[in-house]
Amino acid sequence: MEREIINRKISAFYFSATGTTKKITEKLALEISAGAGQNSWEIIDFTLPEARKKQYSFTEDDIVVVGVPVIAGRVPNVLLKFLNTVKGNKATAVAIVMYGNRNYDDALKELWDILDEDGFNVLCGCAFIGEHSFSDTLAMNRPDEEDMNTAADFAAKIIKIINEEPKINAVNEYKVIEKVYRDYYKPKDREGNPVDFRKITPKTGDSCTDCKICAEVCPMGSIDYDNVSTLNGICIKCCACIKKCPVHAKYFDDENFVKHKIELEEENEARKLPEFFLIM
Ligand SMILES: Cc1cc2nc3c(=O)[nH]c(=O)nc-3n(C[C@H](O)[C@H](O)[C@H](O)COP(=O)(O)O)c2cc1C
Repeated sequence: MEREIINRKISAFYFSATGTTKKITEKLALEISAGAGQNSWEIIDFTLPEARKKQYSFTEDDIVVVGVPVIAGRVPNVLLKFLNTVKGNKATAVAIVMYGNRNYDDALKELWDILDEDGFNVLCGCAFIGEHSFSDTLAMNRPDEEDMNTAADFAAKIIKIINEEPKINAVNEYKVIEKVYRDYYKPKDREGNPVDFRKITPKTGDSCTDCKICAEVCPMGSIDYDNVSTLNGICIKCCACIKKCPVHAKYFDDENFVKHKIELEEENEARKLPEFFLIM
């Protein structure tokens, strides 16, 4: 019992442009540490570019709750290089993907495999639902109270597995690794042809007060600090600048983007529920 949960360091390790992944990842870390009788846990937020310049290395004594949002049904591809530099060193990982009530497709499988390759012992995987980045009505205000309660239930399950069945850490031995994922999900235009959103950039309206919040929250560091209406780098459509602008000055007006947002809202109204996976 030398690696009982009570002696282990717990971290929430996440990317979260609009804050939904942050909520669930932190909740799980908090509940796991509370359940283990600890009153401290660590936050490692790698949303901003500066945080992704560091190298993160864990140990066998760590329990790391790793959260990423789903982008086009996959782990955000802009994070792949960074995620591959993380050293798991047999730390226990809880893999969390956060999606906007459409589908997480192969994102959880992909995150599980990445963590596995990093040298983590992936204990379980969870898929949660957060308000869709593109919308303020799709999965509005999620994760909500019900989701937070589910996260607490999942944390209790995780504690039980770690405390009572330590051998479950060997779960990877039984996993068939097949690193084949469906292609990135592609929205369609009016004619049904796939559209590429990569070149679309947010506009800045007249209400902009030049408060710089958008430049400070852009996870790609792409919004020019001196002229916030211009971009110096790529836009991943995470919508942090849109959702965090206090005067709603940022917006997308691309016809296909707006059409896709409306379709997503119309086609995914039914509430999806969080899921928990022990072996994939
Ligand atoms: C470019 C982009 C693509 C997305 N693709 C999907 C998707 O394929 N399926 C889905 O359900 N949600 C998708 N979402 C929604 C996010 O996964 C969801 O809103 C998540 O809660 C955002 O996490 P965050 O608040 O931590 O940024 C996408 C969001 C963005 C920005």
